[in-house]
Amino acid sequence: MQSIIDLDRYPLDRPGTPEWQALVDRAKADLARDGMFNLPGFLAEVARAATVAELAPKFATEAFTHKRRHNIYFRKTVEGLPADHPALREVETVNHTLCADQVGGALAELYQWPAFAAFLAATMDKPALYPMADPLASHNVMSYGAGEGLNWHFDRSEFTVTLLLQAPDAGGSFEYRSDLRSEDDPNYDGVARLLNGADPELRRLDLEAGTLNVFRGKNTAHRVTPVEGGRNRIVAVLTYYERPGARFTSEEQMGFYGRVA
Ligand SMILES: O=C(O)CCC(=O)C(=O)O
Ligand SMILES: [Fe+2]
Repeated sequence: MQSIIDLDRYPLDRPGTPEWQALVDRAKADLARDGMFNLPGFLAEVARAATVAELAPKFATEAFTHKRRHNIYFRKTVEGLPADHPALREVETVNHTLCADQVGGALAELYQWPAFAAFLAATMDKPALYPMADPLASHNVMSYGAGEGLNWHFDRSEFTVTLLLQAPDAGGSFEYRSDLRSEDDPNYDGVARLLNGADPELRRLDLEAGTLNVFRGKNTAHRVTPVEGGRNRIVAVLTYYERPGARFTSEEQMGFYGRVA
């Protein structure tokens, strides 16, 4: 793992040691304050560059172009909401996605490394986290070219873990609105306000390549703004759940990846 992660700076291989605990405590404090934490330089530079190079031909030939109009829920209908409710306003997403069964290499190794899941679980005060059993959704790599972005949505999982593999020249910012809804309150009016561009609590983050970002995506609305310039924004998304065996439905697989597996 030393060749994949900067273990000197981020001692994930030494659980329970004071330096490991200090890192967990810092991540927890950031999560409590900001709904996210960032570990810059997490991915070793050699592994980062090699991963981008390995994936380039796959993006050129076998990636799924995820292009669709959708609402923030990625669902056709929402029970109790009329089809013309402003919370269901549609937005457009375009990016290029490689699924778990196409990725391999350092990212697959990191995804399956038990010490990584154990570290993440500790930062979230959970007894354990497990990789998904979904051959497509468990980890993805997405590439966004000029004019492309991932529009407003809530995630399926409580937390989302991303690793930025390549930063764009400009644009491609991560914008988010923390705690826009809760388990008890869908806050449709607040969702409508955000979609109308009128939410003052919107925040923006521009990450450096190699940064690990963990955020509460289930109730935090977020998007990636359109990339500008010639260099693609490339990001790995690693998804864990509190129970083993998690899978997307066939309909979700079709919508996000254009195939079922
Ligand atoms: O590309 C990113 O930084 C965010 C990705 C994301 O929100 C997702 O995959 O659900
Ligand atoms: Fe997301």
